[in-house]
Amino acid sequence: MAAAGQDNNFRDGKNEINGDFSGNGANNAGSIQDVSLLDEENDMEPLASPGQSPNKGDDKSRSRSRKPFHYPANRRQSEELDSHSTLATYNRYRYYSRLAPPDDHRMRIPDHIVPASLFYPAMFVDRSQKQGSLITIFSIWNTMMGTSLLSMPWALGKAGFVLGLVIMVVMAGLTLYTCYRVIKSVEGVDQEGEVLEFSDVCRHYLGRWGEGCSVFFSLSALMGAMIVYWVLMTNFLYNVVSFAYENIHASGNETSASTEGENTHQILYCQSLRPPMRGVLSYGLIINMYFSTTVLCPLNSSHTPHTGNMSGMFQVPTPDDTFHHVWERVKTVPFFLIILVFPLLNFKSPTFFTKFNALGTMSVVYLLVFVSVKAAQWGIHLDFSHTGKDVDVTEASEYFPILTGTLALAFFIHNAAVSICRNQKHPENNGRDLSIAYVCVMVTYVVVGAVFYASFPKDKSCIEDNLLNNFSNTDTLAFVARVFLLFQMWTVFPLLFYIFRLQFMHTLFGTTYPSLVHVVVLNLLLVGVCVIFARFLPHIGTIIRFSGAFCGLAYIFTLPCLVYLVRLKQTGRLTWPIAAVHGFIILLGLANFVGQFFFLNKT
Ligand SMILES: N[C@@H](Cc1ccc(O)cc1)C(=O)O
Repeated sequence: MAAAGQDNNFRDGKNEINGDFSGNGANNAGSIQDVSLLDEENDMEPLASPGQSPNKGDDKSRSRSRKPFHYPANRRQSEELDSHSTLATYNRYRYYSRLAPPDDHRMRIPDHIVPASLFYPAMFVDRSQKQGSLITIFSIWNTMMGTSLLSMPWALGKAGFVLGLVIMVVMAGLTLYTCYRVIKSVEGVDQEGEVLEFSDVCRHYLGRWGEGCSVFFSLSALMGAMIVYWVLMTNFLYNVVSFAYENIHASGNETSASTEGENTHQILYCQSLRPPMRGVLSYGLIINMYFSTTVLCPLNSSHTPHTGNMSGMFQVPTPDDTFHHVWERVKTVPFFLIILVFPLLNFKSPTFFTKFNALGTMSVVYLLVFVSVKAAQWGIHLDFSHTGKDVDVTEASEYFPILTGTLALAFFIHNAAVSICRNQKHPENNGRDLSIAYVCVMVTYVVVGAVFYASFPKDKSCIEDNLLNNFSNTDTLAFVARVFLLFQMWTVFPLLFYIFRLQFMHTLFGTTYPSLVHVVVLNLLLVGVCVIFARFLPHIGTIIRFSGAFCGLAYIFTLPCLVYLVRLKQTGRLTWPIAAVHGFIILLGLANFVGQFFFLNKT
């Protein structure tokens, strides 16, 4: 699931770079899950594969004429030349070429993407490599599902159960509408066979500042995603290693589990028994832990918001306890993570990691199963009558901007939508397919958010901004989720850095790999920011809602509406009601952003 992605496209006459989130076929961008996308075109490097002679023209014509194999010169020509398959293949070629290190002349379309039917049943993908509606819908769903999934029950709870559900539907509708505007906006710009991104559209209608804005906010979304990833990876790494340590430690002491929470008494009780009773009861305890229904309420324990310390999950360090001093959730683990991640960030091309894209879908499915199993174990705990018979429900709360901020990121796909829909077999269905995908995403969020919230058996305010924090490490399902997500995020992280580097370096230096030193310095800076957050503000809910509201203000609410209004004005079709409605949408985005600051201490 996600991370934020990018679509950016800078051109300065000679150079061109695209961050292309292709939802096509095997690729999906963004999510907690996965990032694919990325395309880079470096004018210094020919796209031609071996055997093709590079264009020998001057620099200017070279940048335009440096087209790979059969790329058509203009749109009309492209139609004449069996345009569908040509352009589709070109898009794929270009996309993968950009994943190559700038000096890798041997880059060619990897085998695994050529026959798309290897990945998708033939009925979904036609011979011209265009994607059917099912693939488009799935790609949008898969790309959009991100880390915000883990925060959904928490965010829903902040708004109140009833109001929260209403807001989820309204935000889905609103973001769907503006995303639709993004896709439609490309149609108004005809650039002779160019592969356009929304940033190009912004430049076309709003000028350089429009393009700059879209690039900046796209990069910001990416930065936010990287921070969330670091916080989550820290969390998972801490829990997994601690669990391993506690288990080894505990088995040395003839206990079979951590000395934590409700299990502590049972473990001590088991230890006090003589065999064979001890064996029988210990076995029962292990079974109990596998199907644990134990729920943590970190807020009610010694949890302190500023450290994000889930001390209820493990032993509190004693003065001679070296492990717990060295291995601390927020004080040391964010730094240990550098050892695990940093070496992977400096590769020229991280294409290898795109092979793990499928893990993204699996992680969403696993979380859905996880929440369903827990809900089935817990049953429904909702007391609307406030009589104290069951767990009290808040129907509506003034903290609802926390949910709207979170949803702004959750429904954020606007910087990838154009790429995903580009290869639609029937572009006229884009609106319908986008709507279906948004409904699917909304249903997924509602299932995770509402089901988890409704079944949560303790005080609803205990729900954590990372729902896995409500489970101890002795909970097998939660443990598996942590290990799985840790690995999956670890494979996505280098891709996020890569996209950021492409766009950032190209903007500053005109090349995407100025030198190893440049790359290492940029990576150090980015990792530094991530570590600072993981150390001092390790709350994914806060990071998600702020980055969602900030980037959403530009990318969801403002730019699509502005572009639309300018387009209507240019064609003489702008009316006051249309201007008022779209102006109102922009105001909503502004209110959403400002609203985040009213609840700074709400984690
Ligand atoms: N929507 C994703 C984040 C994301 C942002 C932009 C994208 O293009 C893709 C994914 C989330 O919920 O975390």
